Amino acid sequence: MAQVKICGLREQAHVAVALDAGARYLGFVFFPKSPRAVSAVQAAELASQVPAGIARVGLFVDPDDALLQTVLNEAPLDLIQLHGDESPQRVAEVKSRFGLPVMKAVGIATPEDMSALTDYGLVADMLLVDAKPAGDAILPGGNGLAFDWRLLAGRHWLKPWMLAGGLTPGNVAEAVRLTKAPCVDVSSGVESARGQKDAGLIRDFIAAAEG
Ligand SMILES: O=C(O)c1ccccc1NCC(=O)[C@H](O)[C@H](O)COP(=O)(O)O
Repeated sequence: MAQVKICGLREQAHVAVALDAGARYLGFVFFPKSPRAVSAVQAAELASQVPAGIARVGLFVDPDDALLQTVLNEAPLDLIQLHGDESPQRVAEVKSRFGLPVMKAVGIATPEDMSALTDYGLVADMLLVDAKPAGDAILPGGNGLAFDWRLLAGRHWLKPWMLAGGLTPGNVAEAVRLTKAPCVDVSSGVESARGQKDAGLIRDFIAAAEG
């Protein structure tokens, strides 16, 4: 049984469905190139119906301090997700400057990518282990792309972590079984079209992840 983060929410109805179905983390994307992007004001509205104990996650890609401050002034966030090329030093800086826990996304494609999990595990509060995007990808995440989950089998984790990348209602149970992930993150796998969340798929995914 794994906890669930639903990422890329843009509509109140889908926030309500995710909460009702048992999601523990809700992700809001602050990356203008994304079809899932929301403004700080939109995120504040979406976050307003989220009860205590459910983490509101702000997803940023190589944000500068001004963007982080602008969003945080408007929208109450519980966790900052850094999904770009932020260095370990930048992760530490964001943590101390904004006083919020930071989850760093690490892209995995081959065994050579695994060392980054150790490097970022030393500074981040949480890791999001995602598929490394193709070289020509417009988005650094949210591409519905999976990686070889066997790379994670038997790994000893020093920090809390989530599994992401190409998860769907149909494969999430197998992914959790292989990796022992305590938490799973999904965006494309609960969409009927790119950027369009689907209530039925959200419910199916959470039910499958919870086993
Ligand atoms: O979702 C986006 O549009 C996005 C844009 C920029 C950086 C990351 C983005 N999404 C990350 C995620 O939604 C998930 O954390 C993860 O990558 C899994 O996505 P998916 O494979 O689509 O389930």
